[in-house]
Amino acid sequence: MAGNPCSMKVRAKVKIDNVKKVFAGRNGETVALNGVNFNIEENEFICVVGPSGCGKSTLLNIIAGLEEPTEGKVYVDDKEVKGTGAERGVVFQQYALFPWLTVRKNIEFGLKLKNLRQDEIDRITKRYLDMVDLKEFAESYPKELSGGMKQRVAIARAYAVNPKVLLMDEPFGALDAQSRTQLQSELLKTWEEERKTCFFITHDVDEAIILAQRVVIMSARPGRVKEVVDVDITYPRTQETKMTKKFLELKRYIWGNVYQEYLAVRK
Ligand SMILES: Nc1ncnc2c1ncn2[C@@H]1O[C@H](COP(=O)(O)OP(=O)(O)OP(=O)(O)O)[C@@H](O)[C@H]1O
Repeated sequence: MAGNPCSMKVRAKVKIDNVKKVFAGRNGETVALNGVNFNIEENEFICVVGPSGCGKSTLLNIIAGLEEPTEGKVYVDDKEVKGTGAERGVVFQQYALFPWLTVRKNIEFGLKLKNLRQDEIDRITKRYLDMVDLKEFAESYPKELSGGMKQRVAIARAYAVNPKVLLMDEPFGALDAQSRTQLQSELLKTWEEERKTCFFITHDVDEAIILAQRVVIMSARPGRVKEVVDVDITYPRTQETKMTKKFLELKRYIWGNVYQEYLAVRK
């Protein structure tokens, strides 16, 4: 499964160097991650799959700077990650919108923190409202939106501040199948246009293959990288891509691999 013509190996944007994470809890220590090593190339879309509890969110939180590694380091553009930073945008499964702000104001929020001029803020906000097809809901409040629409606002908000790296923790995990498929298509289209460096966690192998240039399979806890699979399917990709022979071969391979880890957890 090597030799991917899609992954333009420019340079490592994110370096994960021998990361270990141990949590101290009431029932003793939990080694969530141990010896995690890999690079995310600039402009690359990486999806991470693995059994529940293998440390996917912990790894994302460490890259985001929300958690510190017990051992090892993470670098973005060769600079060690120490805490959160505007160059890393995060989208979580729960929408995390400000309920008291309209859709427009939610998207504007991060732009205002950057002290941009109002006409610049208006231009960027319009662009990302268009991108997620929510122009008509610009003055609505989050409680007036469906789950899928809220997640589109969260994605627009993350994109608007133009982070170098977008970290997404099961962003479509709480959505129904139809909204999920629609958002995958929107995210694909956006990535094909802007090629932002993306690190995307999912439980859904189909979702991982349709989006990613490389799929990282993590082993059962303590999580480490079990295998990195190149998805040698050219872009643009559509939902029809999921019916192709190549896609189904990859799905069988990755799913079988993840299932072995799932069985290891249950032993
Ligand atoms: N703050 C914490 N304190 C103690 N243990 C934690 C903490 N955060 C995570 N863990 C433990 O670390 C391990 C990895 O958790 P993590 O949430 O990263 O896994 P995951 O692969 O994202 O799981 P899932 O797919 O179910 O979301 C789990 O055993 C979890 O209980």
